[in-house]
Amino acid sequence: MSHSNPPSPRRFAASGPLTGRVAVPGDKSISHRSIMLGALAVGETRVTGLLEGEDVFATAAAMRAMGATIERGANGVWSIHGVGVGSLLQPDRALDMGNSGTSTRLLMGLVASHPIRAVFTGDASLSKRPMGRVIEPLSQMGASFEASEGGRLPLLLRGISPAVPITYRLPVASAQVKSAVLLAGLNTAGITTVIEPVPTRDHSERMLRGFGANLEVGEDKGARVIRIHGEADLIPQTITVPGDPSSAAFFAAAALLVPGSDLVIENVGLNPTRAALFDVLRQMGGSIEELDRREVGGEPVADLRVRHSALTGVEVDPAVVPAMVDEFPVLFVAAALAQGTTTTSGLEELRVKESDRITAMAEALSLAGARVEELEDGLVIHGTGGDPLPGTPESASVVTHLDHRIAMSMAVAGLASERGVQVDDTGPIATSFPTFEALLTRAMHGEHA
Ligand SMILES: O=C(O)C1=C[C@@H](OP(=O)(O)O)[C@@H](O)[C@H](O)C1
Ligand SMILES: C=C(OP(=O)(O)O)C(=O)O
Repeated sequence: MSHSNPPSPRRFAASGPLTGRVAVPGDKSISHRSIMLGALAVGETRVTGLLEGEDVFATAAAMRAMGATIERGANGVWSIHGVGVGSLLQPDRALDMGNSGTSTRLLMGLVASHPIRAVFTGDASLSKRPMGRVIEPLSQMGASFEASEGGRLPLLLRGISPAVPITYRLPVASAQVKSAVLLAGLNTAGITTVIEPVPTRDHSERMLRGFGANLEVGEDKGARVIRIHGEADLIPQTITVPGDPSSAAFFAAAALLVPGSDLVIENVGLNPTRAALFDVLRQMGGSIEELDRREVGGEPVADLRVRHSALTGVEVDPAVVPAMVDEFPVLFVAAALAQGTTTTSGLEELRVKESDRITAMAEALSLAGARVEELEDGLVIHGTGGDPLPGTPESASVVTHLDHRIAMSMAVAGLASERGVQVDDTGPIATSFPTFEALLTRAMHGEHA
């Protein structure tokens, strides 16, 4: 995994318009959940379009260690044979979660309501991230934890069966915390309820239902109320994973920023709990056209035709943050080339991702010559009005802090710069988008997917 490899530095530089067609890999959130739920369903689940990235492989390795059989067919279709809800096996070694917060938090939910113990470890980035947010509700359900200082990895989790069904109101807008509690509820007799004051991505709800779980979504005083009836069997599924909007985001931004670009990004998932970036970019004046809107695997999907556009700064409504939480780094890049000022707020959660994405992007963009002010909960960016950024100086590189989204965002900045942008390590890109650099080369040559 990237954390054990030597760094791979690279200079990303302008090289003409992005044209033709690219197809981004499968959605990371849906890929994790396909493996986890498939590993709990007795019988064969087949998954087409699975994201073959390091984060998803960490989930697959952990589910194998707990008894599932997970194989890639020669045709690229993944086959999963699950053990059944309640039948996860005791893993005989630590579960290495690599760089992946989603794997860690969702799997903690699964283990919590099984009578097994598991040690969770991760790379330097993941070991800094807060796990108290899942330890708290899972402890209420009866699981116990020995965590490193501040509720961090490495940690030992002792699951319990039967676990206690709880009603839990999310204190932070987090799909990972919501999903951890719902997954723990899957093997808990009775009804486990999650109250979500601010809606977050709803893939767990959609997919649990798709696998036959008894799950209801209601509303109470403006909050979403999700109730899962535990101890039900899951039914194996055939799943097609749509393309990841969080990966498409880099190509959309690049095509908007690089003069002459006219690029089609195929098969982009547009679940409304995920797709706010494209709305914000349109609000800024970006030409992003949806072609052939359709449904793939129960999710809305379209091909996006993106053309170079003059962008104008906006004040981003903090209400949209959960629906584009991973897309702010690349939005900051777009804002750095817009006309006027872009203001963002309500971004506290960005400080506890793979890196502190507010500070990391403020430093990276400043190094590339952008005008950025850092606030506690966001950035204020004064754009160039469409002129390229100067780029990073000869002797300095952007520090990615083991964060794939910082690396890819600053790669995009490099395409829209005079001198190019030197990125200290492209290795982390493989966690979510291993084909990023190859697709970029393809788009720069105007090839077709
Ligand atoms: O549930 C998921 O698949 C994810 C939820 C989000 O994290 P939070 O729940 O911490 O906001 C997001 O940042 C992450 O990339 C994937
Ligand atoms: C935050 C992210 O992922 P995770 O929490 O799974 O590490 C991300 O992919 O941007």
